[in-house]
Amino acid sequence: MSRSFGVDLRGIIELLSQHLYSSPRVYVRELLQNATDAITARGEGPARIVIEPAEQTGDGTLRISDSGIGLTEDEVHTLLSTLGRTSKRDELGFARQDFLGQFGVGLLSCFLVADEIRLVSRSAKGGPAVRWTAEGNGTYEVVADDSARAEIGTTVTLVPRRDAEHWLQQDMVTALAKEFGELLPVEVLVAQLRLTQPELPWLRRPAEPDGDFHDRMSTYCERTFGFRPFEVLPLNVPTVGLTGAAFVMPDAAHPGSRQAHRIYLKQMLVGDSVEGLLPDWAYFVRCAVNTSALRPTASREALYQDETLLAVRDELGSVLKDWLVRLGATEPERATRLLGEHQLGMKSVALVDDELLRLVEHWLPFETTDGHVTLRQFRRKYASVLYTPDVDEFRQLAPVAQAQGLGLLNAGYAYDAELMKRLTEVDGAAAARRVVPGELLATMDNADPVIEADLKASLKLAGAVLDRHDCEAVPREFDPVSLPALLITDADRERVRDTEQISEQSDPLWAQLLGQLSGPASTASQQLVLNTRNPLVRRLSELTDPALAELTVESLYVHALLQSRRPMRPKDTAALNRSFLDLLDRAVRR
Ligand SMILES: Nc1ncnc2c1ncn2[C@@H]1O[C@H](COP(=O)(O)OP(=O)(O)OP(=O)(O)O)[C@@H](O)[C@H]1O
Repeated sequence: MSRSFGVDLRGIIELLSQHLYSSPRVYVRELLQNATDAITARGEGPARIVIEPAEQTGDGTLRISDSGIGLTEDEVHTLLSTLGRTSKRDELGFARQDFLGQFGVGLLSCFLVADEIRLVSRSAKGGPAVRWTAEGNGTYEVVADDSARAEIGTTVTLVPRRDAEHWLQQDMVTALAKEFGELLPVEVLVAQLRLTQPELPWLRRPAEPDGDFHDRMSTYCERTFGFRPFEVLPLNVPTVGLTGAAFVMPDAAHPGSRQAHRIYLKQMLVGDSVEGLLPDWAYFVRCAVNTSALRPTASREALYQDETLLAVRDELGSVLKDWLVRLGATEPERATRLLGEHQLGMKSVALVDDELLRLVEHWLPFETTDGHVTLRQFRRKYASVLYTPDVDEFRQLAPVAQAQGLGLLNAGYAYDAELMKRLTEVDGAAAARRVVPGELLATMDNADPVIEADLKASLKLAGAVLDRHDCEAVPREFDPVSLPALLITDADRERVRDTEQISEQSDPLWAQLLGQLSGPASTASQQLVLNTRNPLVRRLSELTDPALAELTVESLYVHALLQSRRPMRPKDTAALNRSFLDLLDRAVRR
């Protein structure tokens, strides 16, 4: 024999109060929702809900009356007295489009604040008026009483629990009814005061000028979210009956911060910190929307993550993206200001969100040898992005790279180097490549053999000065002429890596060139590339005085080291002092 589950009402109420709803405050929403649904179901007559808080009733109870369809005695038995039973679902189990309720448990939330719920109703379908009284212990009574109520509709009375009296008082009820029900399409009165407003705040009024609309929206945003928006974007997705506005935050928000959107379902507030309406990358935007087709979770405090929500999220994401791209094109100054605030966050999210990666590529400026340009512009010019992951290295290499016609990007700021790696994961290994300093050597011309020979002679004259710094000299001709020497560190290790990397990624000629550079003869960890076009270096090649040659070579080394902005070791500082003071001494002696 099959049997039905028994239900312990007290256990269910505890479950609801402690686990389904986040606070007893939702009882006002559930009552408003039932009353609104009843008015919708009736479809005629006055659309009005009257709430009398404890101060009005005078006996500590709260009364809420509606002009809705009402309930017959039979309906009271089947709908009100059976948990999970609802009049708002069709046989397929889907919530009927027009109603707010769908689970058949909402009325129970009244037990969070009440010991007893009394309902008096007269149905539009006819029959006598009916009284239903339910206790928190799980018992109820139904009595047909035609004198209980003359008009069609329903009145619910809540008798407060001990210590829950304040939930039924005027200030509290007014605040809650306004918060949840302000935009409902019916008239809601609390203590005779009308709380509902006739229009959705983000809809443009007839013939309202742009400026007025924008001001009104900014004020709304400030009141609702606590900031004056950088931009207000109207939202409209007719397929899910969604209207609303997106507000772009003017100041940096943390990318990990929770999205907090204000969402209304059929004009009833779901919550003011609902997540999931926008893609993760849009963490710096807050929305206020009303929709008729998204589904709430049973607690009605969040949105159900279904395919409709995903589609809406995509659609709203593209609205924002289009705006971002438009802003970059039409108002670059404003775009830069916005970026200044949000670019760190955008970059961090772009590492895990390919859509945002494209946006970042499209219009975030990067420091490059071509000035501040977007990655897209840079990639258009140089098929592969050559970058350095270190700001100092960029400063050192940029003038040389620029003079050789090599495009170099500074990926030394937060997230930039990781973004370059992500780019190679998404677009293939050739999309971006870390520059190896030796690569620049390969782009430089060999020195004039005569000058090179003279220079080598002077270097010999200078003795072991470069050996002391574990450095070897490499004469080359390169631009800019004003730069006498370039220091390339860790040459040995770099060279081996250079050769491997470049033979994998570049044309064979370069690989061959680098192969020559990394010959077995060089063992020093640094290379001082001397620019034989530079007048000082040329003069060095003419020196005959060993002391002066030594001083000049050491000074060139120290200057190149300073240029490279690498940390100075004690022996470097000693060399700096020595060469500076010796030069001074010579200058003064003359
Ligand atoms: N004021 C009212 N007027 C007419 N019928 C009502 C009223 N309040 C409740 N009912 C009836 O009682 C049923 C159960 O209400 P309850 O609030 O528990 O669930 P629901 O509104 O159907 O769904 P949800 O749990 O999503 O709120 C409703 O489906 C409705 O038929």
